[in-house]
Amino acid sequence: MKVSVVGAGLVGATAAYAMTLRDSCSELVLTDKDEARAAAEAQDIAHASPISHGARVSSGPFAALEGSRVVIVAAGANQQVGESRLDLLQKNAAIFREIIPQVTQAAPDAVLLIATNPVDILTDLTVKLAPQSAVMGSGTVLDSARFRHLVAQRAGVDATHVHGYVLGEHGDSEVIAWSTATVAGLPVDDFMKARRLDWNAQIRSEIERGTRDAAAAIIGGKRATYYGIGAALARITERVLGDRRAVLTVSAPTPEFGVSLSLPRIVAAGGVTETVMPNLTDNEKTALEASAEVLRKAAASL
Ligand SMILES: NC(=O)C1=CN([C@@H]2O[C@H](COP(=O)(O)OP(=O)(O)OC[C@H]3O[C@@H](n4cnc5c(N)ncnc54)[C@H](O)[C@@H]3O)[C@@H](O)[C@H]2O)C=CC1
Ligand SMILES: CC(=O)C(=O)O
Repeated sequence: MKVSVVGAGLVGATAAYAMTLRDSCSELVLTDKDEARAAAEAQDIAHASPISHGARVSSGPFAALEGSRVVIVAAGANQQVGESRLDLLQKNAAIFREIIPQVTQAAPDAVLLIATNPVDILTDLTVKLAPQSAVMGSGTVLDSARFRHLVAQRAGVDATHVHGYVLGEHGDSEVIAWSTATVAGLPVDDFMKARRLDWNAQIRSEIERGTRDAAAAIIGGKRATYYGIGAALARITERVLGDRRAVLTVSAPTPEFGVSLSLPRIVAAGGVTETVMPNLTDNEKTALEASAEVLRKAAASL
């Protein structure tokens, strides 16, 4: 149950820390072009292992990835204030062209889990660079969690009892699919009405904005996001390691849209096995197609 993380920056190290606390795997390797940073993060995280019954943690070069069941890729530039995820495309694509061949040489059987932004386009690029590998991006797993959190606050229930998906791009064109959202098994509107809670178009818009603009708001306050994505990466990885057939909105190549984007996918030992297309409203279908178009245009610029 070995997992490796390429890019031991804020996202990579936080994912490794989350996996250590959650006892997600038995061995964890961090690699980074900044070897000193990877070594220091591995040492720091290793000190949590005896307390949390977590993995053996170490750092090393790409060769140390050998035998990994999952390799998380979180290497590359993050957004500065005012930048979009798509603004990172050219520089992070150059990094991927350098690192993905080294990952697949060292760990040819690993499932590759991409976190670096823009995650959908880099998932597509990784599929091209590693045609033999199972590849998925963290996609909108994080956005769906943000959405559930905001609905749960309004509903006054634990967020684990709120379900609902954010689809399409992990980015500004993402689609908040209200038609998939339930609280305690009831459509959100019905739940709010039955409980006589404040609920109207303005509150729904605030939730949409809060979901879509969460990254920008956090980056404005502390320069980067990493706890939410760290937990999301740990969870996706566990679902692969445990062959759990979990339904998660990871990003994967989607022939009908001609690009990688997020839809509910069944995630098991071999990566994505199936896509579960929700019954969307006409407006949601139009928004999803528009989101795919944004991604197709960006992919074409590579
Ligand atoms: N998918 C998602 O939901 C999220 C994605 N991200 C993305 O994750 C990526 C990483 O963000 P942070 O960890 O905050 O950045 P960071 O700057 O803290 O870490 C990036 C790391 O990548 C390493 N790196 C760069 N080039 C490399 C190479 N050629 N080989 C090995 N390592 C290399 C750097 O040395 C650095 O340690 C960014 O693209 C960011 O936008 C961030 C949050 C959420
Ligand atoms: C940075 C980023 O992609 C996020 O927090 O959603």
